[in-house]
Amino acid sequence: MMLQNPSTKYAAFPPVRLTDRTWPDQIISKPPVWMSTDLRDGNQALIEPMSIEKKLKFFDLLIKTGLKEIEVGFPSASQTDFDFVRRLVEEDRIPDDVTIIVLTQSREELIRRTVAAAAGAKHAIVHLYNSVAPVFRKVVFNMSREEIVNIATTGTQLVKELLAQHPETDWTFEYTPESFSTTELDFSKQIVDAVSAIWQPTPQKKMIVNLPTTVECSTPNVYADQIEWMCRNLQNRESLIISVHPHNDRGTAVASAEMAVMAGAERVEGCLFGNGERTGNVDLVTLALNLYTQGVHPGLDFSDIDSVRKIVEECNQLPVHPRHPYVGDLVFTAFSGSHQDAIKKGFAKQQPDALWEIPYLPIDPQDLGRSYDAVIRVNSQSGKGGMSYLLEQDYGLVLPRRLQIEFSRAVQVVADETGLEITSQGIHEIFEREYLEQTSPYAYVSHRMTEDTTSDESVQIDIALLQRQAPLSLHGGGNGPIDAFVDALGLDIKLMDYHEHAIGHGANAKAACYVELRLDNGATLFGAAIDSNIVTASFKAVLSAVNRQLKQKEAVGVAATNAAA
Ligand SMILES: CC(=O)SCCNC(=O)CCNC(=O)[C@H](O)C(C)(C)COP(=O)(O)OP(=O)(O)OC[C@H]1O[C@@H](n2cnc3c(N)ncnc32)[C@H](O)[C@@H]1OP(=O)(O)O
Ligand SMILES: CC(C)C(=O)C(=O)O
Ligand SMILES: [Mg+2]
Repeated sequence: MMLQNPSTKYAAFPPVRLTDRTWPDQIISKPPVWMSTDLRDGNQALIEPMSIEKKLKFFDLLIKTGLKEIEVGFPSASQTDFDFVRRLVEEDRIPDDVTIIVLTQSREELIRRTVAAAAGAKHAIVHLYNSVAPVFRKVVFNMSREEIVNIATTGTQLVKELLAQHPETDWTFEYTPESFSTTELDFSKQIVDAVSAIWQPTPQKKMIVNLPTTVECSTPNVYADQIEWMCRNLQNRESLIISVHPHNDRGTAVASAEMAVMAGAERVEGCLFGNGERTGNVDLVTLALNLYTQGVHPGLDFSDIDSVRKIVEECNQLPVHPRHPYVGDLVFTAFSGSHQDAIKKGFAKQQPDALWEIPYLPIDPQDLGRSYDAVIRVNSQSGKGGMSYLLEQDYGLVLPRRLQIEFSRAVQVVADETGLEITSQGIHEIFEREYLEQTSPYAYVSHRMTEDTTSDESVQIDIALLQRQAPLSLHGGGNGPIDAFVDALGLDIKLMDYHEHAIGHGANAKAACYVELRLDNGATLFGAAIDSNIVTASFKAVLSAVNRQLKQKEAVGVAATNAAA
């Protein structure tokens, strides 16, 4: 049960007293070095860790995506992890420009096995860690600060000696004071300086100092302050690469990573789509594409993001959420009317070579290999913009604005009745039912027109219709075909508006015609029709409107009779 007063159980995380911080004014103008830990931190958090085959598949995907630093495992953890690293090395599967990373606790046997796993690779990083936060010192290790420093320095010394025995590999050393973000800054500095004093990095051969939010316990600005403080205070800073490794316990891993980069971090460790311990590691895809949408190429390629997702889901046996940034099934979809309206207007105004300016879409889905097919989907939350967008995209029907308003009511009725999404095909079927198939009581059969430019009624017309299946011949005249047709019908209606456009090209092109008629009761109503002949289409559209009006009258009549009864 939740406590009435949580302060009896939980304490707020203390802020860093860094009053002259500079990171808030920084802009990220180049990508950090990306390090994928999918095969290590991601793998150690799976219900079933990956088999060697899955790891190979994932590794190849990471290479294809453009990752240059890949943490391939914790070789001392299991035979699978050890064998996997050996296969990468012995089968020459690591491209020359890619560096593998192997993680180890600071314990002698584990370090020896780790170095043995990676030896022979062209470029490799041995990654040593030990936890340094007060809670770990007290609960897990029961050790003083000095003893904790000793774990790190002893391990570093051993790594140094072992690596010297394998000069065929270009080694780099990475040290992580695990749980950095919940550790006193002076102690983090003390232990990193002690490790660095043993390793002796130089500006030419730097050491990686990885500062994680092993468990995210504060707002990202506090983490950024911590990173800026470390960047300012560590000894021999120019010989260090500052790396960050955010987890997502508070849901702010992406912000933590971005602010940390603003604060001076040069390298980011994370996983694709945010897999990893508990709530996951920071999502490298989101970070990369956040940069991309600022006009900075991240150096990673997600041009076919769906196939990346497919492989990751298969290897991790975990689904990616439909709302996951940039990749979820629903992230480029608008159901709600005002969003659809804005997107539709955005697409209409977007110029091919101009800056991307489509409301509600921070990125062009096509850049990620996604189509515009699902950008607009219709349900009871939708408006006229969405349904008319789908009719236009999928059926080439460009409805005039007032018809959109009228038609959207018909769609809304169906959406409300069913409570379901209505597909593009479903919307078209409603349009057919509501307008194109309105052929009763009057159905068009044929017409014959003559023109006499010397007369006021320059167009004379004979029309053949079916009235409730019975043939009907009529004659009329007017100053244009529609005028003459309306005259022949002899009804109290007035043509208010008329739109037409072609559907398709060449010999198969058809004409779509929309007419708005003022009826004898003063109301207006649309009719619509499609025909290979533009004039015929307009006559059919008039009949569509007339038939709809008569049906509505009939319906009102039936309702009145029922009410009277
Ligand atoms: C934040 C992170 O993600 S860190 C990475 C975590 N990943 C993993 O643990 C996955 C792989 N790990 C494993 O398979 C196993 O833990 C192994 C094989 C490495 C080691 O297993 P075990 O020997 O059974 O030890 P275990 O993992 O339980 O470690 C506990 C012991 O190591 C000590 N220890 C833990 N971390 C470290 C470290 N980084 N450096 C030195 N000692 C450590 C603990 O104090 C404890 O010591 P104790 O037994 O004297 O109390
Ligand atoms: C071992 C380190 C890098 C880690 O995974 C963490 O602190 O979360
Ligand atoms: Mg981690």
